[in-house]
Amino acid sequence: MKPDPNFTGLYVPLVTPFTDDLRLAPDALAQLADEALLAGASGLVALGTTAEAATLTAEEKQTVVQVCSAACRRHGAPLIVGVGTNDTATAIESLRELAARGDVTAALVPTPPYIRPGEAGTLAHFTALADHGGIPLIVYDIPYRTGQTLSADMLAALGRLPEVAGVKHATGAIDATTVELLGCAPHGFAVLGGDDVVISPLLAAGAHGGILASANLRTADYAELISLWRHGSGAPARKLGTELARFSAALFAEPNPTVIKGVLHAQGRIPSPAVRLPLLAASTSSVRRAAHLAGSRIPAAAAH
Ligand SMILES: O=C(O)C1=N[C@H](C(=O)O)C[C@H](O)C1
Repeated sequence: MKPDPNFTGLYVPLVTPFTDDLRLAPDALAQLADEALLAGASGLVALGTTAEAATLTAEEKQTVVQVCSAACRRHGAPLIVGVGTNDTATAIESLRELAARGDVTAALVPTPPYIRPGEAGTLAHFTALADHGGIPLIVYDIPYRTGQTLSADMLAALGRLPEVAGVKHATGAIDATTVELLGCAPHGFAVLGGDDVVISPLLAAGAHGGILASANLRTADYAELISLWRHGSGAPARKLGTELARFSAALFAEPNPTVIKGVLHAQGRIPSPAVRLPLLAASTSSVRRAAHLAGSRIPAAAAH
């Protein structure tokens, strides 16, 4: 039998800070990692969607994992690393490399994007990763990015695989599948919310925590929201949840993580709001609006 879910609380999928000329800014990343863990995050996620992982070179990915791992070690926190590929053999190779490092707690793995292998193919994919990857897995269920939906029965089947420690639930809805998933989650299987705007109702329904890009900002508030729901404090949780839903909506007004990077830059926490193509930097108006809700004042010159 699996232990109780190891993954509860807030996991922050960190942005990857760049310089204006789009070079990696590892010092800024180290600072963000420390700040997130000091502000109450349970752990970090490196190389998530929010990290623009698809645009990073192999060497840059190594540096990002190294920096996040060092921060997690300093704070005694778990590190989750994103592994996104639609080729099972390549995914196994990447997982084995992560496992060999010895400092990564789990891998966050989406259902194979673009291929749409069907549920049976998806189960076969994760069975192979569980058998040969050598590291705990968190299934990333995000059909609007991958094209593959998963039923509650399939999620339960995935959850019964010995290496599968949880799911990041980001289906864009809290629906019958969600209710079934939360009601029948296999023992030791964590359900972590990944749709920032609806994290509060998902926690109310019993989710164990969240992997939330929005928590690159107002980290302590998102950690508090999770803690309030997990301790049954419904009234203050609902109030904070409503406020944070408005904030997350402002952060997701343009493709993630463009607005988040704009606000972090406006706050002086990263050297540039720059993102790599095909993303384009967020508009001034979106950054201003989100920065206002983040509680930061932006000098006119900083938002562009
Ligand atoms: O990188 C992540 O992890 C997340 N990415 C999602 C997305 O960009 O779709 C949003 C979620 O908050 C976490």
